[in-house]
Amino acid sequence: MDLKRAGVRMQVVLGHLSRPSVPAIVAHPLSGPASSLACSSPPQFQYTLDNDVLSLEQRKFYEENGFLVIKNLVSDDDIQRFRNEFDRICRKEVNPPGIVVMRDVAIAKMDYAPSEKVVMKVQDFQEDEELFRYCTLPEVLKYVECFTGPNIMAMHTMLINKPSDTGKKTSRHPMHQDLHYFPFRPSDRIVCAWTAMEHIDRKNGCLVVLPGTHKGTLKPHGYPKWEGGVNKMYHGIQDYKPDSSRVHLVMEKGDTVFFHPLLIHGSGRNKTQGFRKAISCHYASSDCHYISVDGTSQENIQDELKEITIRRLGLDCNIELKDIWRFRGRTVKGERINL
Ligand SMILES: CCCCCCCCCC(=O)SCCNC(=O)CCNC(=O)[C@H](O)C(C)(C)COP(=O)(O)OP(=O)(O)OC[C@H]1O[C@@H](n2cnc3c(N)ncnc32)[C@H](O)[C@@H]1OP(=O)(O)O
Ligand SMILES: Nc1ncnc2c1ncn2[C@@H]1O[C@H](COP(=O)(O)OP(=O)(O)OP(=O)(O)O)[C@@H](O)[C@H]1O
Ligand SMILES: O=C(O)CCC(=O)C(=O)O
Ligand SMILES: [Fe+2]
Ligand SMILES: [Mg+2]
Repeated sequence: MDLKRAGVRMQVVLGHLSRPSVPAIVAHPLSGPASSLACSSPPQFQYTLDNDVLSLEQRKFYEENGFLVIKNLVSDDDIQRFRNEFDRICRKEVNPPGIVVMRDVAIAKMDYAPSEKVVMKVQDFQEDEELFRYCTLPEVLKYVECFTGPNIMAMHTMLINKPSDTGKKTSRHPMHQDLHYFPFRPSDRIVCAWTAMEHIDRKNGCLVVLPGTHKGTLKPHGYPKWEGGVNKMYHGIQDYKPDSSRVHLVMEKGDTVFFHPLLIHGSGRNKTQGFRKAISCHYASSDCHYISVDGTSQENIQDELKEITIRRLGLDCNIELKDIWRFRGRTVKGERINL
């Protein structure tokens, strides 16, 4: 393992419980030019905002790598509540408006009784009070604010229940950048929070990241050419090189990773017999603005999204993309401005 990767591994284990306290003399120069240490030029931060939540070390880590793992952030009690609610949704005991329940493509056309064993993920749970609690947890928002600032919107929600791979490798999630899905900017004011709902490692398909790739640009995405099939809307980076230096994020229940929407990431097969669960939310500053993706590499996914939305809502007219996002976005802190 080279030094850079070893550094990443070390940082990954730094949690909020073990966070070293930041000496005041280090913290102050970050908050503005009028510092007493103005002669030594203050560090330039682009991806994080001035805050008293992240240690200098954590802040630098996110700036360099595009992600930050906070150990043990979400309680076992809360995770149990999310599990229970997920189970109720899968068994169709509740059906919150707007929710999308998705099966793995390998079993999409089979006729199974509703249960958590046939659902690979639910998304858009903004109207499910119990699951949406995740997006409003103060311990999560405290960190989110370091990236988005004080006006925070929950733009997209998911609970992923990665099934045991059937042998077709469809349980993989190809390497991608989440920004491919988002018609709003600036990207630096968007962040994903992703919480492990159990121990997750390479055996059950952990997140895999390419550190530092958030400093690059949005790459063209499309369906990977996988023999066993690919799940709907699971686009991957087209020129992904399997030899790039990847980091597998081994996480414990409650650990939460915050990552930048340009960070290249994916997840591997689930080689265990169980399901691998994680809950996530993409947040954005409500100061962000919508952009047109016409003529860009994002046009393909947005056309798919429009098509599915029109079919689901049974519309017979066209629909504006930003209205789809306006409709599912929810303010979780501060005020709603542009989004
Ligand atoms: C949206 C933006 C997200 C941004 C988030 C940031 C990063 C996100 C990265 C991702 O997670 S990418 C994946 C985002 N995924 C989605 O948005 C999920 C979209 N899924 C759906 O909308 C529905 O699950 C789907 C339309 C695929 C199926 O809906 P239903 O279960 O209501 O439909 P139905 O059972 O009637 O099936 C409709 C068709 O879809 C097919 N199908 C079902 N599940 C599938 C699957 N998993 N993959 C491929 N096709 C699938 C099914 O076989 C059938 O095909 P046919 O028309 O040929 O009969
Ligand atoms: N040949 C490939 N082409 C494109 N993406 C790949 C390829 N191999 C792996 N990936 C992607 O890399 C990420 C992690 O895969 P990883 O290698 O950890 O899992 P796996 O191949 O399913 O299992 P393992 O390598 O542990 O046996 C996933 O996003 C996966 O889709
Ligand atoms: O949980 C996973 O497997 C990865 C999910 C992911 O990257 C996504 O949905 O954007
Ligand atoms: Fe993703
Ligand atoms: Mg592999």
